[in-house]
Amino acid sequence: MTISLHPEANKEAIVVTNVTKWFGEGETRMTAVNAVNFVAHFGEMLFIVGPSGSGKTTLLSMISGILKPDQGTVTVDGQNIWNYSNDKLADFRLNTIGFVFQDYHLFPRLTSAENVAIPLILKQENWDHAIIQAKKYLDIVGLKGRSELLPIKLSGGEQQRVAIARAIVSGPEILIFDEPTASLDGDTGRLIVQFVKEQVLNEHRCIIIVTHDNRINDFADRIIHMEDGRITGLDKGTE
Ligand SMILES: Nc1ncnc2c1ncn2[C@@H]1O[C@H](COP(=O)(O)OP(=O)(O)OP(=O)(O)O)[C@@H](O)[C@H]1O
Repeated sequence: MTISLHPEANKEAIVVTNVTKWFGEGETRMTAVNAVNFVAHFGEMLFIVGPSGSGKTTLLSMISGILKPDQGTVTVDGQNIWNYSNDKLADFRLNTIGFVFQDYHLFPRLTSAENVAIPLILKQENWDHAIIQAKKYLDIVGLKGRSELLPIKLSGGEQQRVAIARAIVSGPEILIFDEPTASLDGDTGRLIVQFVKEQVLNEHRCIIIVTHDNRINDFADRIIHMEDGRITGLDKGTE
């Protein structure tokens, strides 16, 4: 029997070339990210690890269209995103990237369903349809029956799941997680990352996770090590 690969499998999702970012001027200038190069593929879960201050969040911000590099290029799905107009860049952040923040960034006065519906509302979808879709994604992340609750009524793991549902509801090709397990206990953290791997890699998205949490390293396909703004090593994941 011939097994055919998904057409997107192993295609280059993100190509980072010589990317550099400085902060400050003159004598106080420091290089947060220093001539970084790597490629991430569709169907891959790539971890970026390294000590505090090594440049991981700065690098994520440049990949996600939030912070412009001082040098180098970021190509996503074949397009140099830093050549985009401001409008196109805003469109890229809304449609192509799903970003999950360490502290979830949920809106405290909105219910779970309303939080998840936000990307769809921003894409001009009808409110009722957006809420129906949001509830579907809350079911997928295991939060059936929690859709009417405010974030304060949810545990940390549940809030993280709401943030994940919000990141995937509009079908972005690239998912970026900044320390997704930092506020979770070990078992919940592993369950969340396992869930993301199963649900999302099935659809051949590309996932980049920045983490200090070596309890989840076995989920990585590859692990990039950073130190002082540079890539210092690349491991194959162990799973
Ligand atoms: N807006 C900024 N202005 C000045 N310096 C900054 C700014 N953002 C980051 N830095 C500096 O750049 C370096 C890299 O920071 P960054 O947050 O990218 O590291 P990190 O590896 O993500 O750290 P952590 O694991 O603690 O989040 C640090 O020395 C930091 O102080």
